[in-house]
Amino acid sequence: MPADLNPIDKAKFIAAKRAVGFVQDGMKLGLGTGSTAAWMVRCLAERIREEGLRVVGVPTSTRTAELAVSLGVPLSTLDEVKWLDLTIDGADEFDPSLNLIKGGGAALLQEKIVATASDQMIVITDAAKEVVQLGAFPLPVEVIPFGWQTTKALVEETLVSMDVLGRDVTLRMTGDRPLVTDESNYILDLHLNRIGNPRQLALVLNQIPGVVENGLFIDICDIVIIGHADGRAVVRDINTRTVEEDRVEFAPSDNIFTDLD
Ligand SMILES: O=C[C@H](O)[C@H](O)[C@H](O)COP(=O)(O)O
Repeated sequence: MPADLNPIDKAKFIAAKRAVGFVQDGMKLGLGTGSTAAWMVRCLAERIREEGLRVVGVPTSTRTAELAVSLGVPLSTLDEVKWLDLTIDGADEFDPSLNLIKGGGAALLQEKIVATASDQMIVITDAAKEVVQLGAFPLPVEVIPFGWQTTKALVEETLVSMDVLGRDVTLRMTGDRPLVTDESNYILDLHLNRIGNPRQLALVLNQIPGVVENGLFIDICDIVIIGHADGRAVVRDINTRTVEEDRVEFAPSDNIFTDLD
């Protein structure tokens, strides 16, 4: 591992490396999006190069697709493979039940479809994303551009009626324009004072016309792997209710970091 990698990236890398250890020959994989998932794609590419591992990946964003292609990871579409063995993705927050907030990178819609169509979902993360209660991270909600201001008002009204609205609801921007997702939608970020019941909030939000999907992943994640900069990987499995810690020994090939140059 390069000495100059900062501690957060080292932790993400350790989690990603440990997660890729779960991948078996012949698997169909969901490939998540974000900086942590990018480490997973690099580690996966390394196993493909070095061990001849045969897998096919379904990417959850254009960004992930481009990275995977550049590193030689074979790709397919969800419509072609229909069902996946395993999805590995990052998250913005996770709670003790392994419920998640996702969408900080605006990829929540494809991520939720892909993770739901998988036998197993592993989330890779650093320790900073663990929370007792979800909601400090603004909750991303993907909405259709048509009438988005009306949708936003309805979302705010709903949050007030549930007594969970904190500061405000904001349209995610990139420069001076609304950010447009891979599915040509907008993202609203919900700044909440608390979430209370995440399952209920997820269901209620998706009932509002114009809302496509929200970033609450409830009962979707099976395993969270928390990476630490010193090489420890903590594997928390919600189904077996086990927590295991091991050390990731890693001797990276020279070219795992080429896309970072
Ligand atoms: O839309 C983006 C995703 O949900 C990401 O997986 C999430 O934001 C975590 O990203 P990162 O690993 O960069 O913190």
